[in-house]
Amino acid sequence: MTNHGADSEVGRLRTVMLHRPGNELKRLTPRNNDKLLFDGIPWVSRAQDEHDAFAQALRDRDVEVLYLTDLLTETLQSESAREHAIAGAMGSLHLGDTLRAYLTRALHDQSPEELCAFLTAGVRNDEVQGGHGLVTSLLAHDDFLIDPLPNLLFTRDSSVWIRDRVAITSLAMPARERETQLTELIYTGHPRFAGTPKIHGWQREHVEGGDVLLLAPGVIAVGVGERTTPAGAERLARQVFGADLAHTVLAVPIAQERATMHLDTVCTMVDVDKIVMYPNVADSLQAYAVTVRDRNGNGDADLVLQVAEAQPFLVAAAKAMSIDTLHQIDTGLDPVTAEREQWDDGNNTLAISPRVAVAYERNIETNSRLEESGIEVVAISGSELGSGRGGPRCMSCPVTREPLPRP
Ligand SMILES: NC(=[NH2+])NCCC[C@H](N)C(=O)O
Repeated sequence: MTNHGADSEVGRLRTVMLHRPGNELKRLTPRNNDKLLFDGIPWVSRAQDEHDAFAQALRDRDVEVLYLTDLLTETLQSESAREHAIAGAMGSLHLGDTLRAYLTRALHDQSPEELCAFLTAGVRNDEVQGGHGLVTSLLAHDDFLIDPLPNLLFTRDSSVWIRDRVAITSLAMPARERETQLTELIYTGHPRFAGTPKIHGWQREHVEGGDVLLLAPGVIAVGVGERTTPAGAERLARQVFGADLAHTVLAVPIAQERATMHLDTVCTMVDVDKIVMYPNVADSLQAYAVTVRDRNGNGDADLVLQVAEAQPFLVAAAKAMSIDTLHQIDTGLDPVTAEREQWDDGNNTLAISPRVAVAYERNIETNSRLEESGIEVVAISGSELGSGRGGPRCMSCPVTREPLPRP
């Protein structure tokens, strides 16, 4: 078994899981893009070129790139994985028994590659040949029988490695719910991940990976807002404490709105003690430090949690990380530029190692401040990729990072 896992946001990145945008993006129309959580209609081939350049920039720095669809196709070689996958996709209450039975049979006849394509790009009513009863006749021709998953691009959200465990997350928006059935299949069935212990799960309280920041070994910040719920943050805390994956969880309230859907839209780590942060929230961001007061028994539910009073985020974080200061990279931007660059994911960087971070090239001001602070910026273009509102961090799930040297 390969050693996978991560205990920080900045330890040398060795392996990352990406999703190359595919036919699921071709499903977006001006009528469904809001529901599918895109702000525009991307030019798909250009988005693929941009994504290929992103992957290449990582490979050029000796990062192994795994593609979600390759892992899924390999997983679907197994009959039991295929059954699970098909049953998951057939769970929708849109279908009715006649159509469900027909689709189940039809999907069983597909090769792993084809099945992977249907699971990711979905199936539209007019793609089903012949009349299959009342439901297909009454649904509109462009209704989806299996919804497409355009947000698979954002692999950060659908699973998170914490130390040697992988958390299958529970996504809050209906358009993304099914993504975690796929990540669960991969981590359960793919030989590469055999034996990996899992935590959380898509049936549990909402937690999205974009809200989970591994600030330092043992210290995890969890954004609580539009996506991760307070109960989700508590559940995750219990599990990481129960498995000894962390000693402190910082619950960080963020505004419940699209611009700040995840904690990683306002801040990301770029060094062991440096964070790039949206200046318009820097002064107001607060954190509740959660630790274990008592272990009454063996189960996660037996833990008695200690919740400290809210403190400024940077203060609470530095304390939990046992460092003097968590330096906020002073982006020093005027509020309007800051707001524009935050919207375009300027604060959403992916660290390859301490002080080396991938960022969208368009955020000129934020990037120049990063460079002035000694961070090497690996700039990628994201004019099309960005239409889903996600940057380099959202588009990557670190599978293996080298552990940071312990102080
Ligand atoms: N970690 C992140 N910030 N992910 C961005 C996800 C964007 C995606 N369109 C959504 O709304 O869910």
